[in-house]
Amino acid sequence: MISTSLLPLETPTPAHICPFDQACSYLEQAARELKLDQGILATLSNPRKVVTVSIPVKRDDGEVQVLAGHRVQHCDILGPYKGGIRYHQAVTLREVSALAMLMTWKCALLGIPYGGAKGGIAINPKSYSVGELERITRRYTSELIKDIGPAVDIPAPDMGTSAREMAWIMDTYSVNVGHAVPGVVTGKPLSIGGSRGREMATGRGVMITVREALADLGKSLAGVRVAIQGFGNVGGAAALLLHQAGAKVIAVSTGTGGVFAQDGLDIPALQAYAAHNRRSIVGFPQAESITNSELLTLPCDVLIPAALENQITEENVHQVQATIVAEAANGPVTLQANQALAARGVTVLPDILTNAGGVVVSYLEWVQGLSYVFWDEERVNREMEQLMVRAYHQVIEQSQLRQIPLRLAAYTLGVGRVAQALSDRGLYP
Ligand SMILES: NC(=O)C1=CN([C@@H]2O[C@H](COP(=O)(O)OP(=O)(O)OC[C@H]3O[C@@H](n4cnc5c(N)ncnc54)[C@H](OP(=O)(O)O)[C@@H]3O)[C@@H](O)[C@H]2O)C=CC1
Ligand SMILES: O=C(O)CCC(=O)C(=O)O
Repeated sequence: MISTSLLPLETPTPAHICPFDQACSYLEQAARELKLDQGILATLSNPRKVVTVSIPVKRDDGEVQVLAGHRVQHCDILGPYKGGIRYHQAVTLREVSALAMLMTWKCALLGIPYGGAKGGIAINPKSYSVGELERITRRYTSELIKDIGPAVDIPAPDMGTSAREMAWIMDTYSVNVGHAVPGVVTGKPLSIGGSRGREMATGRGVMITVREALADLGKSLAGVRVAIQGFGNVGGAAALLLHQAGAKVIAVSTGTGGVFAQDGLDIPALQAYAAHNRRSIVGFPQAESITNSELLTLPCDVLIPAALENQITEENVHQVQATIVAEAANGPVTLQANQALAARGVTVLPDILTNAGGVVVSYLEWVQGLSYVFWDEERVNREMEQLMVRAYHQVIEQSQLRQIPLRLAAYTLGVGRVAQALSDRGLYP
């Protein structure tokens, strides 16, 4: 664990599952591998800017609540800060800081000209009306008005947010500065300059990464048995695309439980069912009910955690039966679990590679916006696929060259590029 961290330990989270401490540990490993200067390591171990704002919100019943909203800007050496905004009850400053750091390495790994940031508000969005969520989002944006902008920091959706929240941010920002600024966010609706393909992009990137990893093992997606934790933007899109590519998605879960079918679930039917049941999949016909923890230990070829951090831990890692774990979520496998999987020869496709399809299409949205030329979905998907496949092969090459696991390989590429830029900009010898 890094001793130079300036972040407060706001909650008594044990170091082995604190997302920020884990992110720092991976950074340290990469720094050792790259023989990085101690000053560069200390610089990259801390976010450049941490903003916490109070968000007073009048609820529909008249009660006033004050929420804490965070935006953590980790590094802007390669370009504007970039990263999603999360609405989830478990959000903490250290979690947001970890996610911001991951964004820096992810963008560098994918070769897109961004730094890393993340935002979050600790609310369960399901407990708030649409009107309340709009008031929260607009106030959060107003409080951050000087910290965001198309050349400064560009938010996007993450857990609990979507194109709807991005439109509210874009509108609030635009009204504050006096003219329309679509480039202040990505992942926005098509009507205000969003990109085709963004909604499915993260799930598509997951499907592409899994497909490439299987190809390296001499297999294809056809008939492969997949279990997916999380059925939201990422898990839902990955499930559909894998199903369409011929994989058998045998199990899926959400926060309220999961479903399992030995011969594979009918994913379009499951999506229609969830849409009619306030996103719950429990009770889906022709499937057995399973718990979230049962899903993680099912016999399958590919396990895709696509929800929260710290889902595969020291406690359950020995029961994981998949031969590939594809991290669609950010940080779903703890440090210790990661080591245990590696020792058993399980391929872990790291988050900063596997879920990068979202930020890649965010970048393509930004490029389209800057050039005022909008592409069809086929072109967006093609350009995204090229960047994903390139990054995948760079990670494999780096892993073989240095004889290191895929996560460390991905980190050495991402961290190494940022460190090189720091040095080229004259900050370090
Ligand atoms: N959106 C994006 O473009 C990107 C997202 N990611 C990462 O992907 C992950 C998922 O994000 P996203 O799909 O956008 O989020 P969503 O809010 O769209 O969906 C989250 C899903 O996870 C489920 N879930 C929540 N808690 C649990 C739990 N304890 N066990 C099992 N399932 C649970 C939710 O179920 P319920 O509806 O019941 O709450 C829902 O199905 C996050 O780690 C995020 O950081 C990474 C890159 C880009
Ligand atoms: O699309 C983006 O800009 C960021 C997506 C994100 O938050 C992530 O990749 O974790």
